[in-house]
Amino acid sequence: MGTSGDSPRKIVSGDSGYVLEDVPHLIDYIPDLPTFSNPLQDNPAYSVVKQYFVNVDATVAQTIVVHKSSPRGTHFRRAGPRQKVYFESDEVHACIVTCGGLCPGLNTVIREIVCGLYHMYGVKKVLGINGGYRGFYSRNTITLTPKVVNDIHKRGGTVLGTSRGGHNTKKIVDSIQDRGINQVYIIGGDGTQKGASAIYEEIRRRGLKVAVAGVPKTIDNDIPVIDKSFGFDTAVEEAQRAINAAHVESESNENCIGLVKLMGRDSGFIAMHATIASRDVDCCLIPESPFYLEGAGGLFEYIEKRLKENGHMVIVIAEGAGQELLSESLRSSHQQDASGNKLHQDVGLWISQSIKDHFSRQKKMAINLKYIDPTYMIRAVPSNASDNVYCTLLAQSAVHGTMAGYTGFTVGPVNGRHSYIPFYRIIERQNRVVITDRMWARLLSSTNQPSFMTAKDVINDIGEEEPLTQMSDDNSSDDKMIKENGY
Ligand SMILES: Nc1ncnc2c1ncn2[C@@H]1O[C@H](COP(=O)(O)OP(=O)(O)OP(=O)(O)O)[C@@H](O)[C@H]1O
Ligand SMILES: O=P(O)(O)OC[C@H]1O[C@](O)(CO)[C@@H](O)[C@@H]1O
Ligand SMILES: [Mg+2]
Repeated sequence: MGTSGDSPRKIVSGDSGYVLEDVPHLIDYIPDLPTFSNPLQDNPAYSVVKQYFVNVDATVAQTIVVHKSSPRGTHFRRAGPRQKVYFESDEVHACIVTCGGLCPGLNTVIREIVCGLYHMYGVKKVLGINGGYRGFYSRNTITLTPKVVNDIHKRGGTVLGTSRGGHNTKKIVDSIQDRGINQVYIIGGDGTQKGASAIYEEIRRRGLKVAVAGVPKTIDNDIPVIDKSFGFDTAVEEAQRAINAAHVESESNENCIGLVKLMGRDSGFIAMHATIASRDVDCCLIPESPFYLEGAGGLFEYIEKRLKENGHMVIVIAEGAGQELLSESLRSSHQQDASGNKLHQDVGLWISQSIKDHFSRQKKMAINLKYIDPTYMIRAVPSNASDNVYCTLLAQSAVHGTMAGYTGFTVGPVNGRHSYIPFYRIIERQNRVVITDRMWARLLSSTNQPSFMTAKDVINDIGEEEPLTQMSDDNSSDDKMIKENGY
C-alpha cells in the first residue's frame, strides 16, 4: 500500500485557521445516490432525545488547549446519526472482521455492531468473517443476529477468530463483491487499519457502493489521534494483579526483586499506566526510554540502592524495552510475525538473568528475584464495565457513519467526542509514550527511578515529537511552545 494510488484527501479550510480533515463519502465517487429518512426518527427509544441527529457541520477539535492567538486548528467530523441515510434497511448486507492480536472488548464491539444495525436501522443481514483478513477468501462465514451475539460480551477473545498476515486486497474485495456485501466493519490495530485503507481504495477504484469503517483496537494503545484504544483500561487493570503478586513476593523475601513483564511491543503505555496506578513499582522500563545497566546512574546501581533502603523492590518492564541492549548481548534475530511486525526477544528473561549475574558476580549482596510474566493474561480477559460502554459507543458510531454513507474512516473519541477520522491520519504513525511529556514525569516522581537520560539526551529529544493522543498529556502543546520559544 502506498500513497500514490490513494484517493485525494478532503481538507476544508475555514476562518481563523480552522481545518477540517474530512472523511470520504460514497457520493464522492458515486454521485446521485438516493437518500432515505433515517429510520431512527420513528424509534420510540430515541423519540425523546432532543437534537438526536448530528448537525452535518458539527466537527470536533483535535487540540483543545489553546492560546489567545492560536489558530483553530485541525478538526474531525463528529460521529453520530444523520437525518438522511444512504442505505435502505433491507438493502444492507454488512460484514464484520477482527484482525491482529486479541484485546478485551472485541466481542462487545461485534455484539453492538450487530445489535445497532438490527435495532436502530432494521438491518437483518450481517455476516461474521472467520479468522481475520484471510477469512474473506479462505474461511467460512457465520450469520450474526442479536440472538447469536447476545452473551458474547461476557467472554474474552473474539467469537469470529483472528489472525495476522493474509491480507490480499484483491481477493478480499473480490469476496466482498461476490457476496454482495455493502458495509464492511473492520476491527483491528494499526496494521489492520492499513489493510482497511487498502480495501477502501480498491473498492473506490472499482466504483462499488460499499462503505468501509474501521474500529481501532489494540491493548498497546499505539493508534494515534484517538484518546485511547478500547481494552487498554481492562489490560491495565488486569496487570495490577501481576504487580500486586510481585509486590507481595518481594516484601516477604529478603533482598527480593519482583519483576513483571507486560505487553507493549513498541509503546510502553500499559507499563506506564499500570505503574502509576499501582504505586508499588520502583522502576518502570519502556521502549521509548532507553536505559543502561552498569555504572553510575544505571539500573544495577539503582537496584542496589533500593534494596539497601527498603529490602525489596518491584520492576515493571514492557516487552519492547531495552531491545537494543539485548541485540548487543544476544545474537540479533530479525524475526517477524506473519504481518511483518518485528518479533522481540524476551526482555524479561534476559533482564532477570542479567540482574542475577551482576549480583552474584559482585558478591556484595545476595538477592532473590521472582519473575512474573502475565503476557497473554492481560488481554485474554473480558472487557471491564467502562470498556464495555466505550465499545458500545464505538460500534454505534461506526454504524451511524456507514448508514450515512461515510466510508474510509476510523471511528474514535477525540477529546471525549466520537469522531470520524480519515484512514491516512490513523496509519501515518504509531502512538508512543512521549518521555519529555508530563505523564512520564509523573511516573518518574512516583517511582523515584533514575531517568537514565543525560541533559544532552533531553535536549536532543525535545521538539521531535508532538503529542500523538490526548493520553500523552494535553499540556504538551504548552511544552512545545516553550521549546520553540527557547525558554
Ligand atoms: N501495510 C499493510 N497493508 C495491508 N494489510 C496490512 C498491512 N499491515 C498489516 N496488515 C494486515 O492487518 C492484519 C493485522 O495486522 P497486525 O498483525 O499488524 O495487527 P494490528 O492490527 O496492528 O493489531 P495489534 O498490533 O494490536 O495486534 C494482518 O492480517 C495484516 O496482514
Ligand atoms: O498474539 P501475538 O502474535 O503473540 O502478539 C503479541 C503482540 O500483540 C500485542 O498484544 C498487540 O496486540 C503486543 O503487545 C504483543 O507484542
Ligand atoms: Mg499493531
